[in-house]
Amino acid sequence: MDSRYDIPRRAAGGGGGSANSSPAMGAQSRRRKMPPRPADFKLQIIIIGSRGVGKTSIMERFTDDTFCEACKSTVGVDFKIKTVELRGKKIRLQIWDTAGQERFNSITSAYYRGAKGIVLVYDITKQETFEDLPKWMKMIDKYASEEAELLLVGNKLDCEADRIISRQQGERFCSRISGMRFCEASAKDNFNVDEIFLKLVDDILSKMPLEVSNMELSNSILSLQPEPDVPPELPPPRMRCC
Ligand SMILES: Nc1nc2c(ncn2[C@@H]2O[C@H](COP(=O)(O)OP(=O)(O)OP(=O)(O)O)[C@@H](O)[C@H]2O)c(=O)[nH]1
Repeated sequence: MDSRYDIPRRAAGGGGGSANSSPAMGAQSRRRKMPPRPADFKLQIIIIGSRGVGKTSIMERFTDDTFCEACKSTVGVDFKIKTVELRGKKIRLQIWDTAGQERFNSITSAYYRGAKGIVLVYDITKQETFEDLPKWMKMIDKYASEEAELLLVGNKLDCEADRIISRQQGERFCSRISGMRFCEASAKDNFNVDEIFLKLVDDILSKMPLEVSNMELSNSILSLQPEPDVPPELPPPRMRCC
């Protein structure tokens, strides 16, 4: 884990003594009963890209730290919630994972509008997923807010031996789109996955009229927290097919 991330740990029990007899432990158990601080912001992020590029895998790596070798294709849309802390602000991310198959475009396009951040993914080992990028850009132009932050991700970096799309090709495509960022990642190896979301959120925050907007990311502490089971605001059924 990158040193910029500060994962809150349970307080160490050390020093012996019973929980009842220690004033310090008493304070800790009182703290545990306090309700969690509500989020300062709620942001929606959507993940798009062609079939099989690893959209679901990127989302699940980020939200649950899991990876599925034989995932089923997403039907329509799916979502996960995760709360992150960035620059002292608590941000509740609603992450929408969309189906890559074209036949679902009429469903998935409805989710572009509310997204403050868009992650467009291709597979570095599959030429066609890179060639599809202009098609996805047209979807963004048509359905997304002009204010949405864009991030292009070349996924499956662990498959370097099978690479077809060079990093330079990805960077070149990205440089033609105003404001779009680029990175390569591996959901399988958990490489650059947290960075995708945190950098996107940071870019979104930096455009908000907040006191946080003037702070430097490099000087901030980023922390990730597992999200408790809170029902999301827009709950579509999770549907998967073979
Ligand atoms: N080697 C490798 N395989 C990956 C990676 N990410 C995803 N995969 C695999 O690629 C396949 C497709 O992954 P998904 O996450 O389902 O892809 P998707 O983009 O959500 O696919 P659709 O739902 O069909 O649009 C699965 O077999 C994953 O295990 C990665 O970083 N490296």
